[in-house]
Amino acid sequence: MAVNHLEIKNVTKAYVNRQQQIVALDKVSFEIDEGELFCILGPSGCGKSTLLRCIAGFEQVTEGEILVGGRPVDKPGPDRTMVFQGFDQLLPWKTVLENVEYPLKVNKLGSPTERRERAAEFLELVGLSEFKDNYPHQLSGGMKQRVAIARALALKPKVLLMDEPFASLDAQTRTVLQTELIGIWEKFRPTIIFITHNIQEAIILGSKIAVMSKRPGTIKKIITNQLGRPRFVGYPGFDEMWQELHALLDYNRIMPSA
Ligand SMILES: Nc1ncnc2c1ncn2[C@@H]1O[C@H](COP(=O)(O)OP(=O)(O)OP(=O)(O)O)[C@@H](O)[C@H]1O
Repeated sequence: MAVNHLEIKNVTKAYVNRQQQIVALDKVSFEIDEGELFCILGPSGCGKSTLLRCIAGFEQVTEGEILVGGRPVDKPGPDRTMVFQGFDQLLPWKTVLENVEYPLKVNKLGSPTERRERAAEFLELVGLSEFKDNYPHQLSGGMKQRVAIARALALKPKVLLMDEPFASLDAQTRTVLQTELIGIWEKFRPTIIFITHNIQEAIILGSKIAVMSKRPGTIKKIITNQLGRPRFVGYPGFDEMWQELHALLDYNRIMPSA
């Protein structure tokens, strides 16, 4: 069994709110190979974030189980790190370098010198070495997301969980960060689960793309993306894949005005 292999087995997640039960995920089963860049597409409210939070261990599944490298997930751990959509995920009172260093310290990884060196190394990876002494409020949205990515990667997780991390960025910055993420993935081959609403983003990034149904979320189909890299809109086969994913998402029926 590969150490980064992820198994989602028959996972159901129901929330109970004021005696009303909301089934967010319904018997979801799939596997992700080590080193996959696995994108998940699905309509709003279908349970994508819930699935990611269950994998992160922030939520307990109602039924089924999640295994990372054969070990059941029952709580958060440094083997699964998360990058969120919002720009406010950094600690505002800590510098950029301290933000990347902080989870290493909390998880007691290495000596203070080793932690500082590792944080600096990952800041360099995302091109922010010269901003190491800045505070989050002095950074652009794209720079904040780069720090969040460096911070998540510095823990050298088995699985990097990314919940629409580029959704709040302008189109140009989003394209730049997509390219940087692919570069990091090609260099280190971490297992990444990347949630997006954006079909184009899923095709550009994903080595596999899973499409979820509307709530209660199930996996409708998993597509292996064999388009070459770098891939872009207009790349041979891009449009056909876009059409297939669009049809699977059934956006016309879910959101008539979209
Ligand atoms: N803590 C919670 N308590 C109760 N219901 C919740 C909770 N979190 C999510 N839900 C419900 O579970 C369902 C799935 O939510 P989730 O956030 O996972 O969807 P999503 O696919 O990530 O949505 P979006 O794409 O809009 O972010 C929704 O109906 C939501 O209202």
